Amino acid sequence: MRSKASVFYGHSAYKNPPLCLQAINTTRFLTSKTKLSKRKSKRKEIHPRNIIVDMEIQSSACPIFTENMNVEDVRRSVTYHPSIWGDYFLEFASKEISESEKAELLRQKEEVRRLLTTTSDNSLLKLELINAIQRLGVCYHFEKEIEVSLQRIHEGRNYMECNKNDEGNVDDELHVVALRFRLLRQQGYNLSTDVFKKFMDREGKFKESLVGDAQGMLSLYEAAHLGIRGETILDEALEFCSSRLESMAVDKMNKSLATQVYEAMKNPIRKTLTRLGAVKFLSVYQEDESHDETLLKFARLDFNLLQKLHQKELSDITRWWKGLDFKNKLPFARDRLVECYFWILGIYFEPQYQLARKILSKVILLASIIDDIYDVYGTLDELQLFTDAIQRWDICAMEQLPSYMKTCYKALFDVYAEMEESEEEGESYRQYHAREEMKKLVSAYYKEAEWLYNKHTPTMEEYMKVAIPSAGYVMIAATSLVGMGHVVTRDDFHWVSSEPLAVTASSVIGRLMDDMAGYGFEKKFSAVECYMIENSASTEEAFGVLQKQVSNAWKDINHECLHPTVVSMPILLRVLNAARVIPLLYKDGDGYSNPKTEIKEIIKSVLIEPVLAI
Ligand SMILES: CC(C)=CCC/C(C)=C/CC/C(C)=C/COP(=O)(O)OP(=O)(O)O
Repeated sequence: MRSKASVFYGHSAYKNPPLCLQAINTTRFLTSKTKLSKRKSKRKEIHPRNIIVDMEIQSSACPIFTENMNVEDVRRSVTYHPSIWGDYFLEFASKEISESEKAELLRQKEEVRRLLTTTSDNSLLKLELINAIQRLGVCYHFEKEIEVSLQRIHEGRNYMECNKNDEGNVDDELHVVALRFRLLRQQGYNLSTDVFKKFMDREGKFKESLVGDAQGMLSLYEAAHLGIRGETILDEALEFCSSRLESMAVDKMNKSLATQVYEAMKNPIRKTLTRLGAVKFLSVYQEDESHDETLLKFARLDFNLLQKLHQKELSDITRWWKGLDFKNKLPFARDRLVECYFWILGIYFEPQYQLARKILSKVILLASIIDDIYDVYGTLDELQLFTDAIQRWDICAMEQLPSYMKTCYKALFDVYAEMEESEEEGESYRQYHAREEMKKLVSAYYKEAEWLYNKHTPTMEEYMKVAIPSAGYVMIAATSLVGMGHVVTRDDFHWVSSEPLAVTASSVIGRLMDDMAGYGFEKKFSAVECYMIENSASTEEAFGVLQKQVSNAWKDINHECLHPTVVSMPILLRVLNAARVIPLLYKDGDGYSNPKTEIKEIIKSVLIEPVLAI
């Protein structure tokens, strides 16, 4: 039997808390906290957190304090493993896309455009083509054409009536209905879920006969991830398709379909990064006998040329990062340059967002350092000074800081100055809003540190009020807009600052999945402990409730992406894409702090290995 939690989450991730964690219960947590508090009371400066993030990490036990100890003695030593990439990307400094490569790309692009515009909108072929273009990660070249086609498809009353197969109208096929539903929902059309009723029996259950149609169930499974709150048909669809597809013997499907099912269970399209999805889909597509060779070649070339651009950008950021010398100046902090860049690549990968990527990569890198200052190294007194200095946002405020903080403060100050320089005239509001959100993030970090020092156990409501801004996703949503050019308006910044549902929902996904991934490893307050303590609940119950909240947050994002939207789609896409990074990094533990896992292979496939023809 599937646990309730897994039904809500939709697939295998988080079915249950990791086995090793199931034994940890509230009583044990309270005991360890009490012990910590006793140690803490010996000296005010002791940091109450003792973080274990990797088997390799040596985390010193809290020391016994004596009268003669100074602040340096009481800092806890937490050692994150060094960067697994080192200076590797520096070697791409001179990589450029050649003129002939650009010309070839343009030539192939025109061929694909011709294909797209000459294929009838009134056909399954068109749906499949749009789907392939999107999944291969090249739809940014044909946004207008796809928009026009989908609008026609949405308006088409006698949809595909001319497309009969031996059994009748193809519009009666689950695959077609589900694919059409997903493509239109992705575009913002609020289709009714009633289109699926014909596949249900009188009791409102999906017909068991659908089990013979693996392709149809896979399409329904993908469509169901576009659901909003209250759409029980889609909840039912997700549950039905997940369980049936998972248990279907692989030999009942052809190889390509079996691979797609396996991938879909791990990474449903709605929750997957475009570039990673493209790598995976390229291999599926080229093995599909009905693939279009022109599109395949174009997608391969586009992927590889974009990869070159990303390598060059990463090389430039590596040079900047090396210049800061944080590895030596702030050795306690995580050195996760490549992971941060990869994170931002999930938010935007398109060439026109080069400046935006550069700005946001630098900001998130510094946010990561600041997070470690608050969580690992700083004493409460120092954190107070840093928080004040950030609120003042004045280079003179740096003077009052300990030297390790000065380094970070100066770097942050410089990045925002660079941001300001990149703005066009009359756009200074951009940097201003980004800065204000960074101030709020730092205040939230401070509040969390204060709770720990004061041994305050927040209620869930109190915790989430601080933990949502401390997730960093409001700051990221605002900062992501800074370098995006003219698609962004002043109103878009006001929108982000007004705590809109989409941004809050992506923060909830980030915060709760991060908390669940860290539970049992990070000895700090998290939503898991807050929930357990407040409700005298077990770990499993807490995970179930939090997973349900994550699932609802996805539905809220889906809802906010439906027409009429409050802000334009390019803005909403940043928020949706930021949410998509989270399951990848956090569904199987903390892949950001410990990227020596599948994450390393994923980064390699997106940033290092070109895609080759088989
Ligand atoms: C997870 C998430 C939504 C991150 C938002 C984006 C952000 C600011 C990324 C910078 C790196 C970072 C602080 C990762 C989380 O670390 P952590 O797990 O130590 O964060 P915590 O101290 O807030 O739990």
